[in-house]
Amino acid sequence: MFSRLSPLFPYLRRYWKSYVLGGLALLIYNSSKVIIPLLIGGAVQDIQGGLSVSKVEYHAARIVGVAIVSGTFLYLMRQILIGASREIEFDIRNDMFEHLAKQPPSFFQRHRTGDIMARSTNDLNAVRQLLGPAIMYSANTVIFTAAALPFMLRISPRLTMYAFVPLPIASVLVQYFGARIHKRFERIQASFSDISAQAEENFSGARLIRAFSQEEAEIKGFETANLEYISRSLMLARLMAMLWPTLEFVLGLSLMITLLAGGREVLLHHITVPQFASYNVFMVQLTWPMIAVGYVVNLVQRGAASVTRIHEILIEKPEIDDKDAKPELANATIQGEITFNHLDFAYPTGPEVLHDITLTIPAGSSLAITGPTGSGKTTLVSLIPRLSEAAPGMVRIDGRPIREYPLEVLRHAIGFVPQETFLFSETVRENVAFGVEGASEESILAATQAAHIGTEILEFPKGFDTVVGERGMTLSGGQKQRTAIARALLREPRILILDDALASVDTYTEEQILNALRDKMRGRTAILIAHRVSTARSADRIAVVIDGRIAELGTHDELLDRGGYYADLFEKQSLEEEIVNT
Ligand SMILES: Nc1ncnc2c1ncn2[C@@H]1O[C@H](COP(=O)(O)OP(=O)(O)OP(=O)(O)O)[C@@H](O)[C@H]1O
Repeated sequence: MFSRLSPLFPYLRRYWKSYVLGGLALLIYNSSKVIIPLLIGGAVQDIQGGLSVSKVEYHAARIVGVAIVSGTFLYLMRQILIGASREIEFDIRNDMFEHLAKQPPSFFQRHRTGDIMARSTNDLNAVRQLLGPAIMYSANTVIFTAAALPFMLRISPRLTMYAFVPLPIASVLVQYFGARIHKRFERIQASFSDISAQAEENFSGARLIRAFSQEEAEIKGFETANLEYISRSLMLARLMAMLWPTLEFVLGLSLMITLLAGGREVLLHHITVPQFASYNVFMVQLTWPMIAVGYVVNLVQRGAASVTRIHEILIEKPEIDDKDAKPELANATIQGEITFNHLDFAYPTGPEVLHDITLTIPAGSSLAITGPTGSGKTTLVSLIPRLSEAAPGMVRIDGRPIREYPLEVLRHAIGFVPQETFLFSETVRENVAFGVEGASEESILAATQAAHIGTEILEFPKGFDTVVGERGMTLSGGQKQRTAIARALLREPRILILDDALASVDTYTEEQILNALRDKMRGRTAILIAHRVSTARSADRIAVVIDGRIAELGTHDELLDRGGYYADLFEKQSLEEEIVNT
């Protein structure tokens, strides 16, 4: 168990002062609490000698006084210890987010978003309860029992022996239930991850589900997953429902023994009535700390299950990191020459996708990449910003293996427009200025004009302040693509990569954008993946990728002369254009 909790130790170390301070408050709280039964015993003794209002007032005032001290330190104890657990929760949440933000795209293909969300909410909460209430209640139980026991033994060792007989049974029960709670809780959390993921995918894919009229099927599917979650939760609830009464029964047994055996001790004059009164108050005070043992076991088992689930995410090393980066390149200026050197590439989950690709794209030149769908075009360009990782030395920039550049430097030099455009639920301005701190209004406007979207944005009801995405206006596919191009251009990248980024715009707009790009990208390297010859022909050279190999490479005219895939594509698309125009 201890080793399972070890990922929490660094956090506990960080907040040791709070735990020491909280522990001090806990000590004072329990020390004052332990005085109350003694005061009650004293009061009973005093009153036995004759009852008077002043005596009652005196003893009541003493008990209330101690209760106030005990209450104050109870407040401080909770405030400090629960506060520390909240601070650690804050730190773990930040660490998780930072860790997730550094993971490559492949990580998010392996883990469903809903699962990650469940781990960052439900599991984190279980861990917090382990670090706060569980530590607090268990320390309370230990300290109070340790403080009360000497007094109880002094009153009557025999009575204490009888009263404590049922307690080992409680501990065995707690052990027994604890192991089962742990297993069931793990299964519940896994099931919760499932339904979170299912809900998340349903909301994201809402349009598709409506279009395919799959609402009923999805609702049924969700109901099944939800049913599974509830039935697992009910199994845990049944266990818990058995744990509490069983514990209470054992404690009740102990109280009953105290009354019976204590009464007998009084009758036999082994203990006095005031001592008997004190003893009973001790036993009543012990009830909650003893019950808390069951509660704590439950929290610890849940927390341990959740620590493991969170740790699984935290130990995933980002596959793509800066371990081969050369410090002298921390401020390097990238010129933009890209070389693929006998590049082979396979995704971890599949066969080889790219085979023996050797190609140099000189700095300041443009290359169009075309070829059948699924031939490896996106894969090839995603190796440049290291979204996927090629073997060492197979991809170079300015003659140096890309791994030698710190990721920050490399990616800063690249403007990337992926095939699937993603806009944040923010204003258009924030979307365009993403990743460029302090971008001026003029530069934002210029980038949007170059991407041929500026005028359209100005016509939106709130212009650049229009919120897009989930919380605002829905942009058309072409508008989204052009906003994404503006975002890439604003970075003034040394290398611009457009992955089929003009597919959703008409040929007229395409021409306008290409003209603007030619201007903006003078002296910079540009790679355009395109299925349309009208896009490809604007580049200095064109590469045709078929089945993961470069099948053709040359200028537009050279490839036409060659009479291969590109010439064929040109012929077909020219024919289509003619038909459309007639
Ligand atoms: N993350 C991934 N994991 C495993 N295989 C992948 C992954 N991404 C792509 N592939 C596979 O790699 C091959 C090349 O895909 P890629 O997306 O590079 O093709 P493409 O030429 O860009 O296609 P398109 O023109 O349709 O965009 C395909 O067989 C695809 O199934």
